[in-house]
Amino acid sequence: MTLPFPPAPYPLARPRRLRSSPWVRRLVAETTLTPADLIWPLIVHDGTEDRIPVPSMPGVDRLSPKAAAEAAKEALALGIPMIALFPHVDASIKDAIGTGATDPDGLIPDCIKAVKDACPDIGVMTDVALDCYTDHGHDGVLEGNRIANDASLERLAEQAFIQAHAGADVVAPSDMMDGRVQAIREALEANGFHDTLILSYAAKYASAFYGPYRDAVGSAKQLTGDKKTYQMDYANADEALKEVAMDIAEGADMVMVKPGMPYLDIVRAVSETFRVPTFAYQVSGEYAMMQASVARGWLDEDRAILETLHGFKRAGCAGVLSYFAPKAARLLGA
Ligand SMILES: NCc1[nH]cc(CCC(=O)O)c1CC(=O)O
Ligand SMILES: [Mg+2]
Repeated sequence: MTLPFPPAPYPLARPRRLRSSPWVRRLVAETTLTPADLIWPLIVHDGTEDRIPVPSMPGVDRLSPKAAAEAAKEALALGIPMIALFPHVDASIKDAIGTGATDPDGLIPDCIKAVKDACPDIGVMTDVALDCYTDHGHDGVLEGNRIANDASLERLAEQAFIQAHAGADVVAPSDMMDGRVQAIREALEANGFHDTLILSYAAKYASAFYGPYRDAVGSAKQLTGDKKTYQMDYANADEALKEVAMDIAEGADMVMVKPGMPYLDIVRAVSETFRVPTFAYQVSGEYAMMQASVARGWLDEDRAILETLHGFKRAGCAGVLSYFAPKAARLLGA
């Protein structure tokens, strides 16, 4: 920030005046956090149990479609506008091309329908990527040892179409193949889904912080190698702007930066440069890291949740995906 004039010197300026009581702090707060800023990611599964705890994400369970519908009702009551669905499917249905991702009667279509039946007024977002359905754990299809970009696009576009057809409001490609937003937009337009929103994981970095999620969706066991040939290098910031520009040009309505807390500089740059709704994902590893400290009594959970989520708003986010969403909404007085 460049100041239009130099600040008055002490004692003319005493910044503490504006902090001297709760009412004045509230009055001059530059940003706000409300339940409307939150997207709640739900891990869903195709097993028989309603809920199965995820060990590396204390407080997060894998949910049956029925339990996901209950969670959606809870979200609506808390003022959370949208949930995001992520699948854990049985290993027996995983194969090289992620056939399960395009099954119109698969887990995610089932969940979308269960949620929409129970709760028509909540936004439903779905993840477009093959990793939860492939026996190698990658987001695209392989040609030899390489993740084949263009062959993956067809699979991803079909997956997005299946999701939109089942009732998804927002499809969110998290795969980082080049050109996937365009491929998805074309497939949606060609099939009459003119109003389906695309929230692109435009600047998604290859990150250690996805570890607990890969446990949660059961892709950790599968994954061979790493995702560095498609997810971004954390050394790069300019490249994020190029990725975002391309995705907007290809038809993304909203963009995302992921992970969250270590990437607030990227959020700031993206939101300032493009002025489109920009989201960030406070991912599983960030959640796990905070919960581990809370469990040891090293962090005050409520304060840490609100402070970290508020940081995303300050950085320029329109909203945040967080596993803390329902807890945060309650803390915000919903
Ligand atoms: N396309 C997969 C996907 N979608 C969301 C997450 C991570 C979410 C989290 O860590 O909470 C990932 C992980 C990955 O790329 O391996
Ligand atoms: Mg891209």
